[in-house]
Amino acid sequence: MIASWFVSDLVLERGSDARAKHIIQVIGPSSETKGKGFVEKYYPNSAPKVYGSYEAVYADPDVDCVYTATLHAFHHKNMLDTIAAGKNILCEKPVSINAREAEDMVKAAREKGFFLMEVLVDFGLEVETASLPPDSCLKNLALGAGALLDIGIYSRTWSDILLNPSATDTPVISANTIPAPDAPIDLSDVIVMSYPRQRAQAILTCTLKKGSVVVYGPAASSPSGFVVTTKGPGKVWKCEYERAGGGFYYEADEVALDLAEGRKENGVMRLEVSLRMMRLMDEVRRQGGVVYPQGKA
Ligand SMILES: NC(=O)C1=CN([C@@H]2O[C@H](COP(=O)(O)OP(=O)(O)OC[C@H]3O[C@@H](n4cnc5c(N)ncnc54)[C@H](OP(=O)(O)O)[C@@H]3O)[C@@H](O)[C@H]2O)C=CC1
Ligand SMILES: O=C1OC[C@@H](O)[C@H](O)[C@H]1O
Repeated sequence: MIASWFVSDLVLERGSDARAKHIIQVIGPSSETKGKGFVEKYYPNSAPKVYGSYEAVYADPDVDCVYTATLHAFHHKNMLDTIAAGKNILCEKPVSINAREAEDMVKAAREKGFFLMEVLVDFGLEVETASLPPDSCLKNLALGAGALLDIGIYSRTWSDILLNPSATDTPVISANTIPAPDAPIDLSDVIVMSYPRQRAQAILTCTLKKGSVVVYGPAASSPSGFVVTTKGPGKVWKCEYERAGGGFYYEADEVALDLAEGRKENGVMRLEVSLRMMRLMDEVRRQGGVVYPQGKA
């Protein structure tokens, strides 16, 4: 799903404010038929090379950077294979299932000198788990299902970047998890992240069932408006504006500029941020009692 939105955004006609031009050299899902169908639907009138395996993408000398949008249960293997093959990576959130996997990936990228960045662009989705089949990636534990990894990562990451920009403080976390009635996953989490030194706290919620927005629009990365509300009657400010696309080009721009300037990490979405988030989410799940198969070894 998300890969199609990413590609649609990259091929948008953009104005003079575009900071980079992106070329989709190859498309490489798990089968060539799937790849051809994808190009026909989302990248028509173009002729990228289409492969029928991830390995073929990694091996292509024309590829500078691999965008990976497999389910997060597969990111660990996919990233390690990509790095071993000598490619840079832009990876969909969450970077992995847990901090141990994220540490492996960051270690491999750093040791081999490749760029790795996790991407967070949020599109809302309301899910009723009862209506999903047991093998759905939003319900199946082995596929990394659960509210925290699916949607909770956004508010967690944004508030940590905002309240702890130098990433020097480890927040004190207290969390509460409501399990889904029909699957061993977290349906809803409420998390308080306290930064005692900063005297700041973020109170965050995530749920597969319902959510609330303050910034609104087609995507958090390209909001069409926002409402600012402060305490007291009548203290509401509303602002609306227009912008093309879903904002995916911002992540691609970052990668292109970083690569062009020889950086191995992005300055905002640092690998340390991805690692911190995986560790924080491990702790939240430890408190909430959700254990993925990858965490049992
Ligand atoms: N940034 C954002 O806003 C969003 C990010 N995401 C993240 O992106 C990732 C992909 O999400 P989404 O696009 O919804 O996922 P999809 O369900 O569309 O699956 C993506 C790809 O993962 C592979 N895959 C799916 N199911 C299986 C399976 N059972 N076994 C092996 N491979 C499988 C397939 O790859 P192939 O085609 O090669 O066979 C599939 O095309 C997730 O990690 C998710 O958290 C998701 C939505 C929004
Ligand atoms: O990352 C995501 O963002 C929005 C949700 O709708 C989606 O399920 C999730 O994977």
